[in-house]
Amino acid sequence: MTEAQSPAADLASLELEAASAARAAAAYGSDALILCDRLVRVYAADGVEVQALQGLDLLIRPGELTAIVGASGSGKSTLLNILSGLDRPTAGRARVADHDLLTMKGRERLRYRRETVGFIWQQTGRNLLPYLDAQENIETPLQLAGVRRGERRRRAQELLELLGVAQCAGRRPEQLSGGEQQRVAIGVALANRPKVVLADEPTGELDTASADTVFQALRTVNQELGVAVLIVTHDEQVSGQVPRTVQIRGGRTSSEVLRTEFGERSTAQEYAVLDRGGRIQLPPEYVAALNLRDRVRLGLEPEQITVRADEQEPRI
Ligand SMILES: Nc1ncnc2c1ncn2[C@@H]1O[C@H](COP(=O)(O)OP(=O)(O)OP(=O)(O)O)[C@@H](O)[C@H]1O
Repeated sequence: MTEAQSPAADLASLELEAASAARAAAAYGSDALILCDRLVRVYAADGVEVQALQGLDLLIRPGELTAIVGASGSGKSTLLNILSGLDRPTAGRARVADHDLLTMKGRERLRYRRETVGFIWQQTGRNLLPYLDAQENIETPLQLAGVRRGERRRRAQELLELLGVAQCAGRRPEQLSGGEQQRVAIGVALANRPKVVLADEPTGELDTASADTVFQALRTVNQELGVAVLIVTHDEQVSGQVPRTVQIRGGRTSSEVLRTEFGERSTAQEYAVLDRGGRIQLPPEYVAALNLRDRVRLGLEPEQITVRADEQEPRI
């Protein structure tokens, strides 16, 4: 028989637990550049609710190059729109470089979008102003940030050079190929030295060769400028060449692939993501292979946890 604790002792132990939970929450991702903690985004359209993000956890360190993959409708663009400051989460925590994306308002949001993040859309026509040439397009965000003319010019030329499109400086978007437009768009995104560049299917409208030059440009930017790059992509050529690929399923991060080397000596290891509530998502093919449903039996063994079908459950 256990001895009943006094109410005061109960309260003290509850307070200790609460304090330790608060410390753990504060410590989670404290060294990350991007933190998403149980992020939720619910859209309400015509009285119907769509839960686009359902408690998504994600940490990105400064200078990481990461691909985000997932089926259509899994929540990738929703996540990127939130991280870019265009959209607001419904609940949870989202922080990028000390900016709280839930509470951030007016001026801070504008400064955040101008200086902390750079964004590249899939549609080449959406990234550049059609009546300005490549150089002027890159100078525009610098001008908005109040940078002087000489410095604007120097910065734009330096970026055009780095991205391999110096010869395009005086051409307007319609005089550039799709791949060149996207590389100039990377220049626009980088103009104000952001900490992170977000790219939503940046190679989606391009042929394989142009897609490769755009991806290589993003890689150069990541390596030479140390800026974190997050690319949403369906392109396996891209996701197969980054150190980290995060898979989103049903509005949550479900698995990750980490690669240590590239090319012929490439090694890749796939991991399931264990969220902060101890949940993992089983891959649908595993669930189908064992015909798992409703309830499963878990077993703890010295070095592994097993998941078995519930044999007592009558199957129809
Ligand atoms: N503005 C909106 N209003 C209502 N529902 C929306 C809105 N935007 C997205 N959704 C819904 O939210 C879910 C996630 O959409 P999201 O665009 O983030 O997916 P995705 O993974 O980027 O898909 P895709 O690969 O097709 O671009 C989908 O069910 C989508 O229909």
